Amino acid sequence: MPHNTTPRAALIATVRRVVIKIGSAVLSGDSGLNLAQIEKLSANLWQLRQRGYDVIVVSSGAVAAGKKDLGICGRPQTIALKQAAAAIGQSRLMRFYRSAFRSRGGNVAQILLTRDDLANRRRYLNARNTLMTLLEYGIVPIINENDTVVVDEIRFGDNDNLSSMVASLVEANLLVILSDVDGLYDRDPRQHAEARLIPEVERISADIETMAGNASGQLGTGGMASKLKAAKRATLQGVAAAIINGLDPDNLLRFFDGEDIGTYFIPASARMTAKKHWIAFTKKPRGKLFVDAGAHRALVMEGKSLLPSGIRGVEGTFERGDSVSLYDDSGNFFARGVTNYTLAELLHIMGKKTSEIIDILGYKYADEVIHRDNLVLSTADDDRPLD
Ligand SMILES: Nc1ncnc2c1ncn2[C@@H]1O[C@H](COP(=O)(O)OP(=O)(O)O)[C@@H](O)[C@H]1O
Ligand SMILES: N[C@@H](CCC(=O)OP(=O)(O)O)C(=O)O
Repeated sequence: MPHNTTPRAALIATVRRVVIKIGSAVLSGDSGLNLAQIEKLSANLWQLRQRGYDVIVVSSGAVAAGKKDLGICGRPQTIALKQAAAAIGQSRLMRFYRSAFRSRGGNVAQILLTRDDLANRRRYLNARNTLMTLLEYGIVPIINENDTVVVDEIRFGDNDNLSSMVASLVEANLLVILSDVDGLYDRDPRQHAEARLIPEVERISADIETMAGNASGQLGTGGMASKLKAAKRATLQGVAAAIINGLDPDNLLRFFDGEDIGTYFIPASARMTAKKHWIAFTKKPRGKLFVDAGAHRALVMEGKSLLPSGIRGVEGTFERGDSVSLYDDSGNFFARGVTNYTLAELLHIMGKKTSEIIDILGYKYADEVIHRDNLVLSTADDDRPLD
């Protein structure tokens, strides 16, 4: 363990549970899976497990592993071909992980998820329980999107996104994204030879986001933009994140040994600001807001504020500035926040567009009913911290 006191060294010393996302670009070449690479990565993942970390892997590579059997070089061009390639490749991918772990006395489990699985609270809790049980038994879960069944509405879209949701599902302290690039550069290093690596990011601002552009590599899906989104989602929830180059699998151990490689994203300070802490623990809620699925997703998955259009019902006796509890459309509590509008006002504007507030009330305090800064999400497993 390092004895310096940089933020990353201090964090790594406290990490217990880590989600490690491995991109297709790390696991495969043009002709399919790179078996030597899986072998080396598995050895290092197992070593981290041996050091006492709970290790959860999100691995891409199913499409790359299966496309050869369909006679495809390069990227499969249609969704149907991608799904067929994934159906062939996923079991191959798992076979290689399994034999690499087994040869070292370890074991792995496959978990395939769709976004629906995590949007539905019962399935979310079930997935969580399964993952926790596997970790208890020292087994390394290897997660991928369930590519063969997903349609657009239930896709995570890319595994960067999936890995950030898994990090919050299992309450990890750290999300490590392994890609084919040394970390976040100030511009795309494939296009600009003078691009410079950014070693540490305190806050993922709009300026940082524009560095990522939109393009992905030959093999990957989301590019740097989706990695930044994943890092943002993680750090906002208090989970540290890092992007490092997995083409050299030993980088993983170097990172855990405290070497300053890759880009490190500092988690939002101490999980909660004092204000949010107050909303969560001190201010007594005076009412309840029931929101629809779209609003729930916007608040939980996208870090947005609550607008009137997503509110389906209200209860209680509250004034502007009071704390209210938020419930999803199955009646599950999921957040608490400070409302900009009274109960009487909300009865008029709920379900309506922001642009209609002035017409309905004759005035407007704010576009949002609860601003993001005044909202605290419940933890995944239960409502204890807030209720
Ligand atoms: N600012 C940037 N810094 C680093 N990489 C960038 C940046 N902008 C674009 N990229 C590209 O993003 C690619 C990684 O994303 P992707 O191809 O989706 O990989 P993966 O398979 O690991 O998900 C890199 O190969 C890199 O060329
Ligand atoms: N689920 C897909 C990978 C999707 C994906 O996000 O790929 P990548 O950008 O390489 O992490 C597969 O296993 O091929």
